[in-house]
Amino acid sequence: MLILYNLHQIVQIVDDEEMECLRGDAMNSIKIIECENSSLAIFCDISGKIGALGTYQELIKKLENLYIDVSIIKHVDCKGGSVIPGLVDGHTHPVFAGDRVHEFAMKLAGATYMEVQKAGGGIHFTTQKTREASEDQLLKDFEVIAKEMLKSGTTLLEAKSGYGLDMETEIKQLQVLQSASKRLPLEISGTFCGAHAVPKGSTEEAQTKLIIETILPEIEHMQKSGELTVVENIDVFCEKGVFELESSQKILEAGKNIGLRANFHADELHPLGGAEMGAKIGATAMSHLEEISDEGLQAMSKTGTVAVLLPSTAYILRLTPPPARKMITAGIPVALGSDFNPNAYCLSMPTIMHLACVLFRMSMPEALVAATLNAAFSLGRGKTHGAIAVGRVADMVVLNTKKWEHLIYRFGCHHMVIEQVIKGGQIVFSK
Ligand SMILES: N=CN[C@@H](CCC(=O)O)C(=O)O
Ligand SMILES: [Zn+2]
Repeated sequence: MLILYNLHQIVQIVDDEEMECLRGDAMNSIKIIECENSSLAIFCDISGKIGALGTYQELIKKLENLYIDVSIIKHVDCKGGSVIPGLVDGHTHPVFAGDRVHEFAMKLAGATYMEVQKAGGGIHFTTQKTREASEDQLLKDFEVIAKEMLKSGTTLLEAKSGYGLDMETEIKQLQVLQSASKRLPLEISGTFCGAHAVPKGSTEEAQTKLIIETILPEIEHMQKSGELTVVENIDVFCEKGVFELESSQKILEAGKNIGLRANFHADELHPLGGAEMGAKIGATAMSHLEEISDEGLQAMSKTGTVAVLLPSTAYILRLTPPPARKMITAGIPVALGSDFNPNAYCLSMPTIMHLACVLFRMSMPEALVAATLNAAFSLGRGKTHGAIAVGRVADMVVLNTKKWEHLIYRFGCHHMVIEQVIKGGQIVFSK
């Protein structure tokens, strides 16, 4: 049990357990409680959920009425700061070996993402390194990243495989996520992304067949036996010259048939019609969408599929920004992800929110909703995570500023602002 006290602002986002995402204008009217004498407090109960919030005095009365001995509860003095929900990163590729710093130089010199990949670099380079690495080494490397993510305020993470492309290495990556989710306080929603690229020496058809007939059945078997409970989503890099619409749809549907949520890369580099196809098959979420068509926008707004936008990638690859404003106006739930991977080496969701504001013209409240409640919704957790409300999981980030907006405003300086990170009612980072 834990009590946060001396809070100036509690940024709840929403104040109930029912609202699972915010759309349109509602993304700008987030619920914030403020108190001039900074006497606000939050109680995290024994099950790691938000038990109560309000002024400290109100809280104490409530707890005494429940015969809870307040003196034995750990108190955290927030010194007049603010608190926001734990950040949710809706899209990452965090399990890999090696780096691609040399490719950054090539891209700065003018090479495009697909040119690097066609020359054997990009995902192929990382796949080779990841195949060669041991599971232990991958786990050690991922733990370093995961700890940095927690320090940056991320408490729930979508994390993909996709640098194995063969059965052995894909399962190895998923097992790393499985072990990490047991060892670390970072909550992980794992994604099988065996269709991240067509492996060297194979074809789109052969890789599609391998995924549907061999790897997915193995994942299903390991899920049923309890060995791979971390896998919740299926992903495909649905892109011209990689996995076209037909194979992408087949793979996503096969994943859905074993209970995975379709959550995939769509319309990043070409307007392929991925958004239309995803809406048609009932995808939960689609990422990137820089090249989405107006028809795709309409289709997504009808089905309520989440658009997971990735500002660091658009920035690094100098892509046309996705039409975030049109998406919000059309009522599409917009979420954010860091897309942390060897091409876009940024894991800080505060930085991602800043980029979303400047590059995609989102407001600060919209960016925060996208990096909390709406990202949680894209991972099937819209009713339990992503907001500070009684009954929800107590995932929170304590800031040392009266106004929460400092976390976005101070570009690249989130470490100056974040004091504590709380996951399930436990302090998992303290400055
Ligand atoms: N576009 C496909 N996949 C990743 C990049 C992965 C990589 O380049 O290693 C993305 O979302 O940006
Ligand atoms: Zn990605």
